[in-house]
Amino acid sequence: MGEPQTDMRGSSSHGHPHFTFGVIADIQYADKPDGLSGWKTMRYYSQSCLHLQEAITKWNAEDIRPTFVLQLGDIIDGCNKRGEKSEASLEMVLTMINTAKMPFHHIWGNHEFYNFTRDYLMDSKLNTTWLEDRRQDELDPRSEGSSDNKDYYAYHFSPHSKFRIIVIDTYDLSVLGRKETSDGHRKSLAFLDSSQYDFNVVPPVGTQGFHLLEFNGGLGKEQLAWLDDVLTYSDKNGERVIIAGHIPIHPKAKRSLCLAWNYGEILRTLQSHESVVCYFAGHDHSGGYYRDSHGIHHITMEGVIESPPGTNAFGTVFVYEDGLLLRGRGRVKDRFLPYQGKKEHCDVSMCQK
Ligand SMILES: Nc1ccn([C@@H]2O[C@H](COP(=O)(O)OP(=O)(O)OC[C@H](O)CO)[C@@H](O)[C@H]2O)c(=O)n1
Repeated sequence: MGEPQTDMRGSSSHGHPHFTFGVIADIQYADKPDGLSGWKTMRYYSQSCLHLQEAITKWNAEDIRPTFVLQLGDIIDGCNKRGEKSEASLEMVLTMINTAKMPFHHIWGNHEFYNFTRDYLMDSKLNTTWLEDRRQDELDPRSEGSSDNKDYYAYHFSPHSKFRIIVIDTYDLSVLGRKETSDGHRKSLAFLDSSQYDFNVVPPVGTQGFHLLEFNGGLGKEQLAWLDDVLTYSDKNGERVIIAGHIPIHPKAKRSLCLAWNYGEILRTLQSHESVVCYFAGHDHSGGYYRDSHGIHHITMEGVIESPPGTNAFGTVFVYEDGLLLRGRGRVKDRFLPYQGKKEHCDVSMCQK
Protein backbone atom coordinates (compact mmCIF):
# COMPACT_ATOMS: atom_id res chain seq x y z
CA MET A 1 0.00 0.00 0.00
CA GLY A 2 1.29 3.47 -0.85
CA GLU A 3 1.74 6.20 1.74
CA PRO A 4 -1.69 7.59 2.69
CA GLN A 5 -1.79 11.26 1.79
CA THR A 6 -3.35 13.91 4.01
CA ASP A 7 -3.00 17.65 3.88
CA MET A 8 -2.02 19.80 6.85
CA ARG A 9 -5.60 19.69 8.19
CA GLY A 10 -5.92 15.93 7.87
CA SER A 11 -8.20 16.09 4.82
CA SER A 12 -7.59 13.40 2.23
CA SER A 13 -9.37 11.64 -0.59
CA HIS A 14 -11.46 10.23 2.30
CA GLY A 15 -12.77 13.71 3.21
CA HIS A 16 -12.26 15.52 6.51
CA PRO A 17 -11.83 13.38 9.64
CA HIS A 18 -14.65 13.26 12.20
CA PHE A 19 -11.98 13.21 14.90
CA THR A 20 -8.48 11.88 15.53
CA PHE A 21 -6.86 10.05 18.44
CA GLY A 22 -3.39 8.84 19.51
CA VAL A 23 -2.25 5.28 20.22
CA ILE A 24 0.86 4.10 22.06
CA ALA A 25 1.86 0.81 23.75
CA ASP A 26 4.40 -0.75 26.11
CA ILE A 27 6.31 2.31 27.31
CA GLN A 28 7.70 0.15 30.17
CA TYR A 29 9.62 2.98 31.83
CA ALA A 30 12.36 2.03 34.32
CA ASP A 31 15.52 3.79 35.42
CA LYS A 32 17.65 0.92 34.16
CA PRO A 33 20.38 0.41 31.55
CA ASP A 34 19.37 -0.86 28.12
CA GLY A 35 19.72 -4.62 27.76
CA LEU A 36 18.35 -7.91 26.47
CA SER A 37 14.98 -9.23 27.68
CA GLY A 38 14.35 -12.87 28.61
CA TRP A 39 13.15 -13.24 25.01
CA LYS A 40 16.58 -12.02 23.75
CA THR A 41 15.09 -8.81 22.38
CA MET A 42 16.76 -5.47 23.09
CA ARG A 43 14.91 -3.16 25.52
CA TYR A 44 15.81 0.55 25.46
CA TYR A 45 14.91 1.76 28.95
CA SER A 46 17.00 4.90 28.38
CA GLN A 47 14.68 5.83 25.49
CA SER A 48 11.20 5.00 26.83
CA CYS A 49 10.48 8.40 28.39
CA LEU A 50 12.19 10.27 25.54
CA HIS A 51 9.97 8.42 23.07
CA LEU A 52 6.87 9.20 25.16
CA GLN A 53 7.86 12.86 25.39
CA GLU A 54 8.29 13.01 21.60
CA ALA A 55 4.86 11.43 21.07
CA ILE A 56 3.19 13.96 23.38
CA THR A 57 5.02 16.88 21.71
CA LYS A 58 3.86 15.69 18.27
CA TRP A 59 0.24 15.11 19.37
CA ASN A 60 0.11 18.53 21.07
CA ALA A 61 1.37 20.18 17.86
CA GLU A 62 -0.91 18.40 15.36
CA ASP A 63 -3.19 20.63 13.28
CA ILE A 64 -6.17 18.60 14.35
CA ARG A 65 -5.45 17.94 18.00
CA PRO A 66 -6.20 14.32 18.92
CA THR A 67 -9.34 14.15 21.07
CA PHE A 68 -7.73 11.53 23.34
CA VAL A 69 -4.89 9.00 23.50
CA LEU A 70 -5.24 5.24 24.05
CA GLN A 71 -2.30 4.11 26.21
CA LEU A 72 -2.45 0.35 25.59
CA GLY A 73 -0.76 -0.82 28.81
CA ASP A 74 2.60 -1.69 30.41
CA ILE A 75 3.27 1.96 31.19
CA ILE A 76 6.15 1.09 33.59
CA ASP A 77 8.32 -2.03 33.66
CA GLY A 78 7.89 -4.82 36.20
CA CYS A 79 11.52 -4.44 37.33
CA ASN A 80 10.47 -1.27 39.21
CA LYS A 81 8.86 -3.51 41.81
CA ARG A 82 12.17 -5.16 42.74
CA GLY A 83 13.77 -1.75 43.37
CA GLU A 84 10.66 -0.49 45.24
CA LYS A 85 10.40 2.20 42.57
CA SER A 86 6.90 1.39 41.28
CA GLU A 87 5.15 4.47 42.66
CA ALA A 88 7.98 6.90 41.88
CA SER A 89 8.33 5.61 38.30
CA LEU A 90 4.58 5.77 37.72
CA GLU A 91 4.48 9.33 39.05
CA MET A 92 7.34 10.30 36.76
CA VAL A 93 5.56 8.97 33.64
CA LEU A 94 2.20 10.44 34.66
CA THR A 95 3.83 13.85 35.25
CA MET A 96 5.05 13.70 31.65
CA ILE A 97 1.57 12.68 30.47
CA ASN A 98 0.15 15.72 32.27
CA THR A 99 1.87 17.88 29.63
CA ALA A 100 -0.46 16.38 27.00
CA LYS A 101 -3.28 18.64 25.89
CA MET A 102 -5.70 15.74 25.62
CA PRO A 103 -6.81 13.02 28.08
CA PHE A 104 -5.12 9.60 28.14
CA HIS A 105 -7.23 6.46 28.54
CA HIS A 106 -5.06 3.96 30.42
CA ILE A 107 -5.29 0.22 29.77
CA TRP A 108 -3.77 -2.33 32.17
CA GLY A 109 -1.15 -4.85 31.02
CA ASN A 110 0.87 -7.56 32.76
CA HIS A 111 3.49 -5.04 33.95
CA GLU A 112 0.79 -3.04 35.79
CA PHE A 113 0.15 -6.23 37.77
CA TYR A 114 3.85 -6.94 38.34
CA ASN A 115 3.99 -3.53 40.06
CA PHE A 116 0.57 -3.13 41.68
CA THR A 117 -2.43 -5.09 42.91
CA ARG A 118 -5.77 -4.74 41.14
CA ASP A 119 -7.18 -2.99 44.22
CA TYR A 120 -4.35 -0.45 44.09
CA LEU A 121 -4.89 0.16 40.36
CA MET A 122 -8.63 0.69 40.86
CA ASP A 123 -7.84 3.63 43.18
CA SER A 124 -4.95 4.96 41.11
CA LYS A 125 -4.55 7.52 38.33
CA LEU A 126 -4.33 4.57 35.94
CA ASN A 127 -8.08 4.09 36.46
CA THR A 128 -9.61 6.37 33.82
CA THR A 129 -13.20 5.15 34.05
CA TRP A 130 -14.04 8.74 35.05
CA LEU A 131 -13.62 9.49 31.33
CA GLU A 132 -16.43 7.09 30.40
CA ASP A 133 -19.53 8.41 28.78
CA ARG A 134 -21.88 8.24 31.75
CA ARG A 135 -24.80 9.50 29.69
CA GLN A 136 -24.77 6.11 27.97
CA ASP A 137 -25.05 4.12 31.20
CA GLU A 138 -28.80 3.83 30.92
CA LEU A 139 -28.24 2.10 27.58
CA ASP A 140 -26.29 -0.77 29.17
CA PRO A 141 -28.67 -3.07 31.01
CA ARG A 142 -25.82 -4.74 32.91
CA SER A 143 -23.87 -1.64 33.90
CA GLU A 144 -26.29 -0.71 36.69
CA GLY A 145 -25.54 2.96 36.28
CA SER A 146 -21.78 2.91 36.63
CA SER A 147 -18.69 0.94 35.75
CA ASP A 148 -17.69 1.26 39.42
CA ASN A 149 -19.92 -1.75 40.11
CA LYS A 150 -17.88 -4.10 37.97
CA ASP A 151 -15.19 -6.52 39.08
CA TYR A 152 -13.20 -5.78 35.91
CA TYR A 153 -11.76 -2.60 34.42
CA ALA A 154 -13.70 -1.84 31.25
CA TYR A 155 -15.73 1.10 29.98
CA HIS A 156 -16.82 2.85 26.84
CA PHE A 157 -17.27 6.35 25.51
CA SER A 158 -18.56 8.04 22.41
CA PRO A 159 -16.29 10.78 21.02
CA HIS A 160 -18.64 11.33 18.06
CA SER A 161 -22.35 10.59 17.57
CA LYS A 162 -21.63 7.58 15.31
CA PHE A 163 -18.48 6.18 16.93
CA ARG A 164 -17.79 4.38 20.20
CA ILE A 165 -14.54 3.34 21.86
CA ILE A 166 -14.53 0.37 24.26
CA VAL A 167 -11.64 -0.22 26.67
CA ILE A 168 -11.49 -3.88 27.73
CA ASP A 169 -9.70 -5.68 30.58
CA THR A 170 -7.71 -8.61 29.16
CA TYR A 171 -6.46 -9.51 32.68
CA ASP A 172 -9.98 -10.01 34.06
CA LEU A 173 -9.22 -13.75 33.89
CA SER A 174 -5.70 -13.83 35.28
CA VAL A 175 -3.53 -15.16 38.04
CA LEU A 176 -1.90 -11.72 38.24
CA GLY A 177 -3.28 -8.89 40.34
CA ARG A 178 -6.17 -10.57 42.14
CA LYS A 179 -5.98 -11.80 45.75
CA GLU A 180 -5.65 -15.58 45.91
CA THR A 181 -8.76 -15.68 48.10
CA SER A 182 -10.85 -13.68 45.61
CA ASP A 183 -13.63 -14.98 43.44
CA GLY A 184 -11.82 -13.65 40.35
CA HIS A 185 -8.68 -15.66 41.15
CA ARG A 186 -10.78 -18.77 41.74
CA LYS A 187 -12.56 -18.30 38.39
CA SER A 188 -9.23 -17.83 36.62
CA LEU A 189 -7.83 -21.04 38.08
CA ALA A 190 -11.06 -22.83 37.14
CA PHE A 191 -10.62 -21.62 33.56
CA LEU A 192 -7.06 -22.93 33.47
CA ASP A 193 -8.07 -26.21 35.09
CA SER A 194 -10.54 -26.75 32.27
CA SER A 195 -7.67 -26.31 29.77
CA GLN A 196 -4.38 -28.12 29.45
CA TYR A 197 -1.73 -25.83 30.86
CA ASP A 198 1.50 -25.76 32.78
CA PHE A 199 3.04 -22.38 33.60
CA ASN A 200 6.44 -24.05 33.87
CA VAL A 201 6.44 -25.22 30.27
CA VAL A 202 6.37 -22.94 27.25
CA PRO A 203 4.94 -25.11 24.46
CA PRO A 204 5.76 -24.31 20.81
CA VAL A 205 3.65 -21.54 19.26
CA GLY A 206 0.57 -22.96 17.59
CA THR A 207 0.28 -26.11 19.75
CA GLN A 208 -2.78 -26.59 21.92
CA GLY A 209 -2.73 -24.18 24.87
CA PHE A 210 0.59 -22.55 23.91
CA HIS A 211 -0.78 -19.17 24.96
CA LEU A 212 -1.99 -20.21 28.44
CA LEU A 213 0.89 -18.39 30.08
CA GLU A 214 0.98 -16.29 33.23
CA PHE A 215 1.73 -13.10 31.30
CA ASN A 216 -1.43 -13.52 29.20
CA GLY A 217 -5.01 -13.38 30.49
CA GLY A 218 -8.59 -13.18 29.26
CA LEU A 219 -12.14 -11.90 29.66
CA GLY A 220 -14.51 -13.45 32.20
CA LYS A 221 -18.13 -14.35 31.42
CA GLU A 222 -19.53 -11.15 32.99
CA GLN A 223 -17.25 -8.91 30.94
CA LEU A 224 -18.07 -10.84 27.74
CA ALA A 225 -21.80 -10.37 28.45
CA TRP A 226 -21.27 -6.64 29.15
CA LEU A 227 -19.28 -6.28 25.91
CA ASP A 228 -22.02 -8.08 23.99
CA ASP A 229 -24.63 -5.68 25.44
CA VAL A 230 -22.65 -2.55 24.55
CA LEU A 231 -22.06 -3.88 21.01
CA THR A 232 -25.75 -4.74 20.62
CA TYR A 233 -26.57 -1.13 21.47
CA SER A 234 -23.94 0.13 19.00
CA ASP A 235 -25.32 -2.12 16.22
CA LYS A 236 -28.83 -0.73 16.78
CA ASN A 237 -27.56 2.84 16.96
CA GLY A 238 -25.60 2.50 13.69
CA GLU A 239 -22.27 3.19 15.42
CA ARG A 240 -18.77 2.11 14.39
CA VAL A 241 -16.83 0.65 17.32
CA ILE A 242 -13.10 0.61 18.06
CA ILE A 243 -12.01 -1.73 20.87
CA ALA A 244 -8.73 -1.52 22.79
CA GLY A 245 -7.08 -4.00 25.18
CA HIS A 246 -3.53 -4.99 26.12
CA ILE A 247 -3.41 -8.51 24.67
CA PRO A 248 -3.91 -9.43 20.99
CA ILE A 249 -7.01 -11.57 20.34
CA HIS A 250 -6.30 -12.90 16.85
CA PRO A 251 -3.61 -15.59 16.34
CA LYS A 252 -2.55 -13.93 13.07
CA ALA A 253 -2.16 -10.42 14.52
CA LYS A 254 0.94 -11.17 16.61
CA ARG A 255 4.32 -12.81 16.23
CA SER A 256 5.07 -14.22 19.68
CA LEU A 257 3.29 -16.07 22.50
CA CYS A 258 1.10 -13.04 23.25
CA LEU A 259 -2.55 -14.08 22.83
CA ALA A 260 -5.58 -13.83 25.13
CA TRP A 261 -6.41 -17.07 26.93
CA ASN A 262 -9.99 -17.22 25.57
CA TYR A 263 -9.30 -15.40 22.32
CA GLY A 264 -11.86 -17.56 20.49
CA GLU A 265 -14.73 -16.43 22.75
CA ILE A 266 -13.65 -12.80 22.49
CA LEU A 267 -13.34 -13.00 18.69
CA ARG A 268 -16.75 -14.65 18.36
CA THR A 269 -18.29 -11.85 20.43
CA LEU A 270 -16.70 -9.13 18.27
CA GLN A 271 -17.47 -10.92 15.02
CA SER A 272 -21.15 -11.28 15.90
CA HIS A 273 -21.60 -7.48 15.82
CA GLU A 274 -21.53 -5.47 12.61
CA SER A 275 -20.51 -2.32 14.50
CA VAL A 276 -16.96 -3.55 15.26
CA VAL A 277 -14.31 -2.00 13.03
CA CYS A 278 -10.97 -2.44 14.71
CA TYR A 279 -9.18 -3.94 17.74
CA PHE A 280 -6.02 -2.26 19.06
CA ALA A 281 -3.56 -4.16 21.29
CA GLY A 282 0.02 -3.94 22.52
CA HIS A 283 1.93 -6.65 24.50
CA ASP A 284 3.78 -8.14 21.50
CA HIS A 285 6.54 -5.57 21.05
CA SER A 286 7.26 -6.59 17.47
CA GLY A 287 3.72 -5.58 16.46
CA GLY A 288 1.33 -7.19 14.01
CA TYR A 289 -1.66 -6.72 11.76
CA TYR A 290 -4.45 -8.93 10.43
CA ARG A 291 -7.81 -8.21 8.85
CA ASP A 292 -10.12 -11.07 9.79
CA SER A 293 -12.85 -12.68 7.70
CA HIS A 294 -15.42 -10.29 9.22
CA GLY A 295 -13.45 -7.28 8.08
CA ILE A 296 -12.26 -6.44 11.61
CA HIS A 297 -8.79 -4.92 11.58
CA HIS A 298 -6.49 -6.22 14.33
CA ILE A 299 -3.63 -3.83 15.00
CA THR A 300 -0.90 -4.83 17.45
CA MET A 301 1.16 -1.72 18.13
CA GLU A 302 4.95 -2.02 18.19
CA GLY A 303 6.28 -1.44 21.70
CA VAL A 304 7.97 1.82 22.69
CA ILE A 305 10.40 -0.14 24.91
CA GLU A 306 11.88 -2.03 21.94
CA SER A 307 12.29 1.08 19.77
CA PRO A 308 15.98 2.00 19.40
CA PRO A 309 17.29 5.58 19.67
CA GLY A 310 16.28 7.58 16.60
CA THR A 311 13.05 5.60 16.12
CA ASN A 312 9.76 5.52 18.06
CA ALA A 313 6.44 3.65 18.11
CA PHE A 314 3.18 5.57 18.25
CA GLY A 315 0.48 6.73 15.90
CA THR A 316 -2.42 9.04 15.24
CA VAL A 317 -5.69 7.60 13.94
CA PHE A 318 -7.76 9.77 11.60
CA VAL A 319 -11.39 8.66 11.74
CA TYR A 320 -13.01 9.19 8.32
CA GLU A 321 -16.44 8.42 6.93
CA ASP A 322 -15.11 5.40 4.99
CA GLY A 323 -12.32 4.09 7.21
CA LEU A 324 -9.55 4.73 9.73
CA LEU A 325 -6.18 6.07 8.68
CA LEU A 326 -3.43 5.02 11.09
CA ARG A 327 -0.57 7.44 10.58
CA GLY A 328 2.34 5.64 12.19
CA ARG A 329 5.53 7.13 13.59
CA GLY A 330 8.81 5.30 13.82
CA ARG A 331 8.30 1.54 13.67
CA VAL A 332 4.51 1.84 13.26
CA LYS A 333 3.44 1.59 9.61
CA ASP A 334 0.88 3.84 7.95
CA ARG A 335 -2.29 1.90 7.18
CA PHE A 336 -5.72 2.72 5.76
CA LEU A 337 -8.34 0.51 7.40
CA PRO A 338 -11.60 0.58 5.41
CA TYR A 339 -14.91 -0.25 7.08
CA GLN A 340 -16.51 -3.20 5.45
CA GLY A 341 -19.74 -5.18 5.62
CA LYS A 342 -19.79 -8.59 7.25
CA LYS A 343 -19.01 -11.78 5.35
CA GLU A 344 -21.09 -14.91 5.85
CA HIS A 345 -18.38 -17.20 7.18
CA CYS A 346 -16.31 -16.97 10.31
CA ASP A 347 -12.63 -17.85 10.80
CA VAL A 348 -12.92 -19.03 14.40
CA SER A 349 -12.06 -22.59 13.29
CA MET A 350 -8.56 -21.60 14.41
CA CYS A 351 -9.87 -20.82 17.86
CA GLN A 352 -9.58 -23.49 20.51
CA LYS A 353 -11.60 -21.77 23.24
N1 LIG B 1 12.15 -16.60 27.78
C1 LIG B 1 11.36 -16.11 28.77
C2 LIG B 1 11.18 -14.74 28.90
C3 LIG B 1 10.34 -14.25 29.89
N2 LIG B 1 9.72 -15.13 30.70
C4 LIG B 1 8.82 -14.65 31.76
O1 LIG B 1 7.63 -14.17 31.14
C5 LIG B 1 7.13 -13.09 31.87
C6 LIG B 1 6.85 -11.92 30.97
O2 LIG B 1 8.03 -11.50 30.31
P1 LIG B 1 8.26 -9.99 29.91
O3 LIG B 1 9.37 -9.95 28.94
O4 LIG B 1 8.42 -9.18 31.14
O5 LIG B 1 6.88 -9.64 29.21
P2 LIG B 1 6.52 -8.40 28.33
O6 LIG B 1 5.08 -8.20 28.48
O7 LIG B 1 7.42 -7.26 28.64
O8 LIG B 1 6.88 -8.83 26.86
C7 LIG B 1 6.20 -9.73 26.14
C8 LIG B 1 6.94 -9.89 24.83
O9 LIG B 1 6.51 -8.94 23.91
C9 LIG B 1 6.84 -11.27 24.30
O10 LIG B 1 7.33 -11.33 22.98
C10 LIG B 1 8.12 -12.73 32.95
O11 LIG B 1 7.65 -13.27 34.17
C11 LIG B 1 9.37 -13.45 32.50
O12 LIG B 1 10.17 -13.86 33.57
C12 LIG B 1 9.92 -16.47 30.55
O13 LIG B 1 9.34 -17.27 31.30
N3 LIG B 1 10.72 -16.96 29.58
